[in-house]
Amino acid sequence: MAVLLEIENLTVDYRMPGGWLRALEMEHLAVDRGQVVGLVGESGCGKSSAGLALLRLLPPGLARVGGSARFAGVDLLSLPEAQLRQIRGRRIAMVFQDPATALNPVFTVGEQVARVVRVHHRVSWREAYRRAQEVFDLVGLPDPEAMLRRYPHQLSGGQRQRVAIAAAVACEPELLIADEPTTALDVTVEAQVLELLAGLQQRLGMAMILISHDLELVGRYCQRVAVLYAGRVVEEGAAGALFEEPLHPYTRGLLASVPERGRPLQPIPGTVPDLRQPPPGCRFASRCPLVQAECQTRDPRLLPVGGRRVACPVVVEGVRAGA
Ligand SMILES: Nc1ncnc2c1ncn2[C@@H]1O[C@H](COP(=O)(O)OP(=O)(O)OP(=O)(O)O)[C@@H](O)[C@H]1O
Repeated sequence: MAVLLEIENLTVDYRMPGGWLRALEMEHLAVDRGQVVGLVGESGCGKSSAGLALLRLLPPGLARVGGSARFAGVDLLSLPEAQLRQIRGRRIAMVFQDPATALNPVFTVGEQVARVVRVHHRVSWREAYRRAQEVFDLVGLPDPEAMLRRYPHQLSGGQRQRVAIAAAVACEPELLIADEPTTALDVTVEAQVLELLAGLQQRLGMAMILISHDLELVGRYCQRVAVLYAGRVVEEGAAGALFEEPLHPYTRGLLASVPERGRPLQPIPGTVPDLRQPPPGCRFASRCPLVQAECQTRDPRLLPVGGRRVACPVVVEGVRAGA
């Protein structure tokens, strides 16, 4: 399948008193056309930073982004702002965690979606409203025509997220970045919104990066998964194989900590290292059941093994020796 997005050495640093904090260091990640890729990890591991960096939505004075992210052949990170604006919202769109903050309270939702359409297409307001109504219907909002005239506060949380999704898909993007799209919603609405996203993804043939801390959810909707730990990808590969036989000790720990029926939760002992002072070797070393002396000093790179990439030489050597 054709590669749509290829990230290489993506770094995100935030300005802190006395220096910069490196929140993300993503060696490599590729997304094929029409593919759903999950970015998964605990809170603070850099998932949102990755999504925001791709669309250059981080404030320039407070955040610094490095590396490259080639989208359909052009590097999003070095593209002039005017050209990036042609891509952002039209060819790549993003859905955020909290629909309440994504929508402007003083405009009707119809106007907000119509405005998105008009930014990218030379159409009349009438035509843009017609498109807004069409996408409201597509995202399953009741009475789309009347919905156009509503304000965000007149909608439920789930309806607001549907409006945000409508705005994101109005221009039929090739890539949708969904950053914890259901975290702010109740569980019953969560399932509906995810089904909606999955349905739209298939119907529109768009690729999707689904950012989530919820492994179960990522396993259900994604074809590939990248597991992040303390700002780095520790394992990346096809979702089925990765969930069936996780290789990196962190992925194993994460999966073991997901409670199954009748099995108690097994938390991973220890805590994530402080990114202001990351340890010199592997960032998972202090919590790792397989730790060896070299792990404390050797910074692990992602190594290919069995169709996957894993940032743990101990595991990789073991798998290769057993193969
Ligand atoms: N504006 C900022 N200034 C300084 N540090 C920041 C800033 N934004 C994020 N960070 C730090 O960068 C790291 C990664 O944050 P990020 O929000 O990308 O993680 P996340 O995995 O998306 O977390 P969550 O699931 O809680 O949103 C965290 O350690 C966070 O404290």
